[in-house]
Amino acid sequence: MTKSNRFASIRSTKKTVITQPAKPEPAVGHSVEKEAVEHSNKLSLSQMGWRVHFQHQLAGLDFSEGRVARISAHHRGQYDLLSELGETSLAVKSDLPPMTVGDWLLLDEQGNFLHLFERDSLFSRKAAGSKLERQLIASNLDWVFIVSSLNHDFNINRIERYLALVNDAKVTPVVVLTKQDLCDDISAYTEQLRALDSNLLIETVNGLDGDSVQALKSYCGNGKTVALIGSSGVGKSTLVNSLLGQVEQSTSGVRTDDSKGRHTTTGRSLHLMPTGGLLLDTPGMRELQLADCEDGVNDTFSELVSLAEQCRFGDCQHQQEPGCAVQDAISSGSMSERRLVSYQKLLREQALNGASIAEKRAQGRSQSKLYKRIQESSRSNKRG
Ligand SMILES: Nc1nc2c(ncn2[C@@H]2O[C@H](COP(=O)(O)OP(=O)(O)OP(=O)(O)O)[C@@H](O)[C@H]2O)c(=O)[nH]1
Ligand SMILES: [Zn+2]
Repeated sequence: MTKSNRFASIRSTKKTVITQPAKPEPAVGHSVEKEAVEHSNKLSLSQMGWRVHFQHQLAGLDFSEGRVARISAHHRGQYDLLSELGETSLAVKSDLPPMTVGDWLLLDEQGNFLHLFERDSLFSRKAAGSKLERQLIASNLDWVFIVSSLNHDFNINRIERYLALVNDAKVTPVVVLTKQDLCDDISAYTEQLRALDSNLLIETVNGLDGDSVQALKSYCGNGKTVALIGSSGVGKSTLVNSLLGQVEQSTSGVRTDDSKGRHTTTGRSLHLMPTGGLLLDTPGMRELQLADCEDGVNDTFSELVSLAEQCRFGDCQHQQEPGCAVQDAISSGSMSERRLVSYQKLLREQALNGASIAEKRAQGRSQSKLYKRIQESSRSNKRG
């Protein structure tokens, strides 16, 4: 294949037609489901979220042929992939780099792995159990909806924590306030958010009302990848259902709905919304904890960080030190004390969570030394 026609399939401008019903279909019979699988599983690259960032990387790659694919689910032994040719899969093997839902890959003509594209955003967390490495959660997102409800559950400190996480992953956060139908004074909440950052994107919705959720439409357009985070009971599942429509428009065309009225799919994590965007919903995203994300905390408190640069002492703790620009701002009322307390708490918390990986290693080492000492002393006891 010559250089000029390499990646011909990738550069093809031919639009693959996707049969996406304007209105969600009612109950899904077997034959309808089969038809949907045959027709709706081919998306164009832009519908899958491909963008210039990846196209630039592609131009610099030294492979003579190949096609790109995006990971739509990660099972124990296999990745599910979306490509212009439809759905495929790739077996998880030890010689593959660590990969996650949202990643873009280059495959050869036989579907073998060739290359992992550099991500433009990534969520990861400390791996659970005894594993010491980081677990990848999701990548290449356009927006993350930080979901919070407009009632007593609203907690500005918790929202700051989520902002730190999202900023650390290099994704643009949108605070989505649910249960607007139950709230008489929405501005009391939005003002608190505006005080954090006057440019913060804030939307209010009634998650139960599909029309109200249209307020989020502009974030969910063609090829935009969106995920949700937020604590329990704030209305994430309700919002997911409203965003996907009454009957889920899954990328595979496989539609299932469990008895609780929640949309479940056969382990798939990327779901096509009627608006053309992709909703990335995994348990991992929902369980995210603040860990090891100093950059994200600093981004979230950028006004405080720039003030701190003006403190007289480089290691100022912003307590009673003379010449502390942060304390000056608090005294003059231009910054709240709550903000400083929250900043220091989040920095400590993320450091603690991040350090526990190193601590676990140290614990492991000292434990094996202890066992060794016990073995040696029992041997010498036997001998002696
Ligand atoms: N009135 C009103 N109720 C809502 C709204 N959004 C969600 N609810 C209700 O709030 C409750 C919790 O909503 P869920 O969608 O299950 O919340 P969740 O965030 O997914 O909760 P977890 O599954 O525990 O993480 C349910 O009873 C919903 O019907 C809303 O905008 N308005
Ligand atoms: Zn200071």
